[in-house]
Amino acid sequence: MQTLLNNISQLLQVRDTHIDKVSGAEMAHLPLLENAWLLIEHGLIKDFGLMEDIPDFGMLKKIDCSGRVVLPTWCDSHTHLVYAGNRVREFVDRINGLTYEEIAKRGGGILNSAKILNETPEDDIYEQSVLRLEEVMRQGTGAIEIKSGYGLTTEGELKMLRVIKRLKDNFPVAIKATFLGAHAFPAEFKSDHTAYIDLIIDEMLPAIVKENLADYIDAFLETGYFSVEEAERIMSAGKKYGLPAKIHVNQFTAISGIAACVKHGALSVDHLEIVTDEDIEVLKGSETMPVALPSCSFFISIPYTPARKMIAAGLPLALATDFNPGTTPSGNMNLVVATACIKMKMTPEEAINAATINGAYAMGLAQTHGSITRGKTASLIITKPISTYYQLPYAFGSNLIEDVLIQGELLS
Ligand SMILES: N=CN[C@@H](CCC(=O)O)C(=O)O
Ligand SMILES: [Zn+2]
Repeated sequence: MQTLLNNISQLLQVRDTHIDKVSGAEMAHLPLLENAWLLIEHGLIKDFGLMEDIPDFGMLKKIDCSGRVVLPTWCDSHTHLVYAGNRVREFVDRINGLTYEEIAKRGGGILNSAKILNETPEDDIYEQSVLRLEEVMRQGTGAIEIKSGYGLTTEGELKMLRVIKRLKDNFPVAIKATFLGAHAFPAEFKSDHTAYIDLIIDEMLPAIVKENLADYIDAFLETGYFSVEEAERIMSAGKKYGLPAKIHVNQFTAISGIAACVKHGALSVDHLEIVTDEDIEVLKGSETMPVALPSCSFFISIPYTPARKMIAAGLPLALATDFNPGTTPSGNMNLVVATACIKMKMTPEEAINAATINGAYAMGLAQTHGSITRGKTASLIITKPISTYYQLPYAFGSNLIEDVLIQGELLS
């Protein structure tokens, strides 16, 4: 029932009180203990301190963390981990010069994944998704949000959300489910957007809520996808059913979508590759978490979220993977943290804050995840022997994780 981690060279993200997020200049501060111990009891963080003051715990299971860094598991607040098949052909098409938008116009992109998903049995989708979830757990993810959005039919969306529910029931990681029926307009609704949004609101949402399958609602608010007004209808409908919004916005264009999300009390606004001064102004003082997805920028060669400008304006920032078959076929949060440091010029402290406590906030899990705090879930990363946590983003292609504990249990 009790496990002691001792001789920890650096214990990161140690917070005495339950803070829910860090913003602006606070993001540069990553509280840590050197030469520390941490006690786990019943899957929770019971206590921690310095080795020089360690109480006599007597006989209990011990893990020697000499030379190792221990930190909370990554909190990946934006993924599309449940999908069927892959889009490797579009990857090669992009290498040969087509853009994401051009591929989508030819019927590829999201509609391509929707076609495959609707043709694939639920059990197959589950098995494919299990492999991805197991992989990201080994890569240190202990809490994750997963979206629907490749069904685009009532049955397809329910199928995806049921798969997410099965993952929740069968795995110890914390999972939040987001309904993303408003991901793209199916071909048959291309010239009748209102009819598709009516279908989402009048048929999909009630069915999803009846089975209690979603925690949040999402829409792809973007030129050529869902307009500000259309996304506002979705957010309002979600609110009626008690589903706060987490919105894809400002990936390619800035069309005042962020202001609409803040007005609707969105929990997060995600992507933000294109950010205007007006967008930054509306986020100031709001409770909405901006979420950057740098491995998406990397994979499809679009701009990176202007982290320095946003942090200088006092905003918080979270980092997530966007794991999906089209724009980011990777759920590796270590790579996200490294890319944020290398390409967005976030410091390691800022990037780790963004990938832990702020990520937890962006999926409503800040009370239980994202920091080393007494009473929080003992989901922890133990690194291989390293000299400092700076090595995590520095050695961007190496796997520096030795062990992962989820709710106090070592992954096998
Ligand atoms: N941009 C919208 N949705 C996904 C990509 C979906 C896809 O291409 O399959 C994203 O977040 O990047
Ligand atoms: Zn996404």
